[in-house]
Amino acid sequence: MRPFPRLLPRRPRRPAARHAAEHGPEVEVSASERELFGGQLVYDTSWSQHEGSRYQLDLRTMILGMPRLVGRAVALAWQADRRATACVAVAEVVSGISQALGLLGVNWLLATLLAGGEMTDRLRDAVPVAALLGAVAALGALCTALSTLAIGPLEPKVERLARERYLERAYEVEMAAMEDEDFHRLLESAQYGASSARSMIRHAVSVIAALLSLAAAGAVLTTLHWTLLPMLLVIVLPRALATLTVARRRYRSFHRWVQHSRGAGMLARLMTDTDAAAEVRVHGVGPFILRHFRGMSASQEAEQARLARLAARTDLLAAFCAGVAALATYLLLAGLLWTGSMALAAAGTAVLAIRSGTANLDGLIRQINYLHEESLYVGDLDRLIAESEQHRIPRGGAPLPSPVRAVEFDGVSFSYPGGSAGEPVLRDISLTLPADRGAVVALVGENGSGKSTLAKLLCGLYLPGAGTVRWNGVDVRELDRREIFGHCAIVHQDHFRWPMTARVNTVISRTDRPVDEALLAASAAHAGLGDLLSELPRGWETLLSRTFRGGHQLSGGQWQRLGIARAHYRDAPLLVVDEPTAALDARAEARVFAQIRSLADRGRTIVLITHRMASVRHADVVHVLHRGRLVESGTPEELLADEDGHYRALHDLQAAQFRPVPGQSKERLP
Ligand SMILES: Nc1ncnc2c1ncn2[C@@H]1O[C@H](COP(=O)(O)OP(=O)(O)OP(=O)(O)O)[C@@H](O)[C@H]1O
Repeated sequence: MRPFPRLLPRRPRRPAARHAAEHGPEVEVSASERELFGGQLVYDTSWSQHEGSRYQLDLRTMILGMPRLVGRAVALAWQADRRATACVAVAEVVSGISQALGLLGVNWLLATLLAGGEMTDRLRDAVPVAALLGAVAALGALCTALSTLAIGPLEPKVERLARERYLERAYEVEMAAMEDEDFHRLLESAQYGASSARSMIRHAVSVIAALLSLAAAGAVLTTLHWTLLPMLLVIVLPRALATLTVARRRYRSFHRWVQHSRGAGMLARLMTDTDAAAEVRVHGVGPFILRHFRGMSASQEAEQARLARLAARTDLLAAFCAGVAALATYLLLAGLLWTGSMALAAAGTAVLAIRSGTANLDGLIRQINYLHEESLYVGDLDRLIAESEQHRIPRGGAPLPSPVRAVEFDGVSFSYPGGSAGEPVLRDISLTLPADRGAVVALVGENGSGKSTLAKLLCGLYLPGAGTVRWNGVDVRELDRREIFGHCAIVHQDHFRWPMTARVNTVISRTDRPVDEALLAASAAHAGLGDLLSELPRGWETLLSRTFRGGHQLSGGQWQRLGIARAHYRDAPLLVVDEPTAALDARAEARVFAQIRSLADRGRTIVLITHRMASVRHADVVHVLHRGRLVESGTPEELLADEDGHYRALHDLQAAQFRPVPGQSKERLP
């Protein structure tokens, strides 16, 4: 038979439009993004990699993955506190059983009340049943309270243990690992593992409780009539699917819009940024940013409205399906009553069981999804702990020779992990640092020539890629690195500013022994802190951070003095001073160099890294680095004598800056 001719053309399907309605429009780069950022912002943060994955699961993955997720949470809790974990487990199981018993008790009660005979007799018979029901309810409540009581301290304990493991790994790994991009990303993302471990406990307990209540309802329904269990599943399924559909839609939307909404968030933060505050006002940047913020927010509001419309539609459809399934169940119950296969009391209990079994369904699915997301961060923490083993600074090793006479670099080359495609920063360096007679050893050279890197190798922060560093002839790889650290002190130009008191900022370099007040006073005098301490509102006890109330902020130069005091307080035989005076005024600078000299005269070895050639003249020996190579070594006088040398060239360039500019006379100045 010929097909009936089509009179009307087939209505064109609009896959693009339907796709857009379901999945949302493709996120276009908005005019604001193009104008402000040159295109769409793509954040490159490790912490965000699992964000939103809670919406990702489908029904199959969720059901199959649930035992593993719950098991992981239980294992975390077990490691933290076995008693509390056992207590929660028993309390939750007993609470689930009491729910099932409660439903059976209701059945019994209804059966007693609906039985034939005098009402007074029936009421009298019901009293012990009601009492039993009350006891079961009390047991359930008691178990819930017990579970709450045990979870309270268990959650923070799990978090603390996970965080401690994280922090230990963070400070026990090699500096090179901290520089390694992949490892550092893992370190960043694993930091959320501890709070996620805590959240997993909470979510797992909710999942277990909801599952037990579903199981209790299922078990009771099965005892009432076997057909009721599949009916419960038929009621549950549409709501479960709807919740997952809405969640997955959010997941897709989140991944499309996350960059856009972060961009808007960044604009909002810029408006309140202290550093930007002056320009926001004087240059009138406020209205400009606000306009773009409004534009970027409007498109997100439209996206939220679209998601809400779809969620309402899906929920309505699910409610309709669940309603039809419930109606079918009630018809089935009516049929069972009609045929006498079920007593009226059992039917009443079935209605109650269905209601209690489905009550926590949305919550159950949400909690499983949260468990899934949190488990990804805990997985990062597990991975970090495993990987950090390979990067751990080795424990033990040969003790540091005493006294240390010399540290020798022999053909040392070094590249930073991942830095400039592995280009060596130091190449074939051979030099010897005297360490037993007090000396100032200066390292000079242009920016990036490798001076600071060499100093870090000296302190054992990095190991050479090729060649060896030897302490009294013993390879640094064989030595106990913690002893090498203990032998060194470092003053950086940008030493760390601890958001603590001035006292802690000084004594923090030697926390392995009680505070030595005499040494603290000597360190303050050495760094010229006297005036500063008398100006600080609470002297040594002044909190040095503006983040906290009563905190005080120091100037760059004042911080630098504090850094010098800190290094002095460490009281180590080898002192590395890396651009110690960059933020100091001329008087303070001269003082610091005189102090450095006096320390050397008293037997310390000072490795001085500086661009101030005038200060280098205090050194006993100078090593000149150029593009990672050691190009000259000698006393300042010897090096100055070489007219074609690097040292001489650097020296002359700086000296020229102090000569009067030709043609510029003092008379021209006002
Ligand atoms: N953590 C790092 N990761 C990758 N490369 C680095 C790192 N630190 C320094 N570098 C690179 O190593 C080279 C030497 O740097 P280093 O800081 O040792 O030089 P420097 O002589 O002390 O410089 P400056 O006088 O500017 O302080 C530079 O090219 C620098 O970019």
